[in-house]
Amino acid sequence: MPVISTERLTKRYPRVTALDALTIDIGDGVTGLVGANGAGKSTLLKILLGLTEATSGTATVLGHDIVSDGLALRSRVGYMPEHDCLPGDMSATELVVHLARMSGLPTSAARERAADTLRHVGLYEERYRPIGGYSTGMKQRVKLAQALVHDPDVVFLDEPTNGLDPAGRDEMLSLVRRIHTDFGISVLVTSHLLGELERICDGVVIIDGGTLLRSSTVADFTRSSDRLALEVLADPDDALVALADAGLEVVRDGLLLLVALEDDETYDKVRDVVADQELGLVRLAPRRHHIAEVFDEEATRVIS
Ligand SMILES: Nc1ncnc2c1ncn2[C@@H]1O[C@H](COP(=O)(O)OP(=O)(O)OP(=O)(O)O)[C@@H](O)[C@H]1O
Repeated sequence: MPVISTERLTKRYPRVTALDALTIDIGDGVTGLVGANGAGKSTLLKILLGLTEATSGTATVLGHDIVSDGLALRSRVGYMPEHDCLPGDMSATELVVHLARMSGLPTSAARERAADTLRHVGLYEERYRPIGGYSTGMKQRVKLAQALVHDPDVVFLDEPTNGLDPAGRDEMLSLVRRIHTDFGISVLVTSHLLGELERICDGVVIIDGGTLLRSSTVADFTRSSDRLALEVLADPDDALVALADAGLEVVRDGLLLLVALEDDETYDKVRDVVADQELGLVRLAPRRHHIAEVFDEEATRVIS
């Protein structure tokens, strides 16, 4: 059973269609929901949580219908909203304990879970200080902790790396990955940066203007465009001709030659050409595309 399933989900505002007949299935693991600002990512999360109503279409989360079964659904989901929404005069501990109790945990269990969760997200002594004095990174961690405190089966994280510096981003991304690897919780995480999600996601869903552009595993995304990077002592242009004559698809990228990797035989073919033509092998290694490059190529194809 998919963790999230939508069927022609549509949301129209008076001036804009935020989601346009979106049909997707999202499975277990960490899934990235990617799209430019305004693509409809936050709107999708809010509809799935029952915070805003869809204009038409249906959806389920963990098998619960978003309209008729909203209470049961929300008890199993954690949500980290995008924008700053934390009370500045409360401490992280007070807030997370309060929200744990609102989720139905008895006081002592709520205290224990809040302490564990805040430690897990990397807030220690600071957790007793008012949130108003926290850095952006610390506030993001509080938002993450409150999404996890009731031990949900799935969490929705809306732009968790927003406003963080590169080191803060890396730490947050590692934390997001560990939500699944350490606790088995499914994660749907949004970002407008495709590149940052490939490191931590099992699957990626790309939306644009409220419609689905592509949905696949990260491995499929990159495998389809694997290349071998070849460096030789000979002139790269001469090597390019020799490789092309042998029936290989090859392009030059500076000093490197990028050979399309059809199957394992491609390695043998390249080796034979390099040896026969005495090109002088310096390096031969797979060069896996980043999903951002794959996406750029697809966008170029669509436009051209
Ligand atoms: N309450 C609202 N009233 C009117 N239009 C809205 C409302 N909420 C969102 N929109 C519009 O719907 C579209 C999708 O917005 P949404 O916030 O879902 O995008 P997003 O992909 O999450 O982008 P961002 O990262 O900037 O939040 C945008 O054009 C936005 O202006």
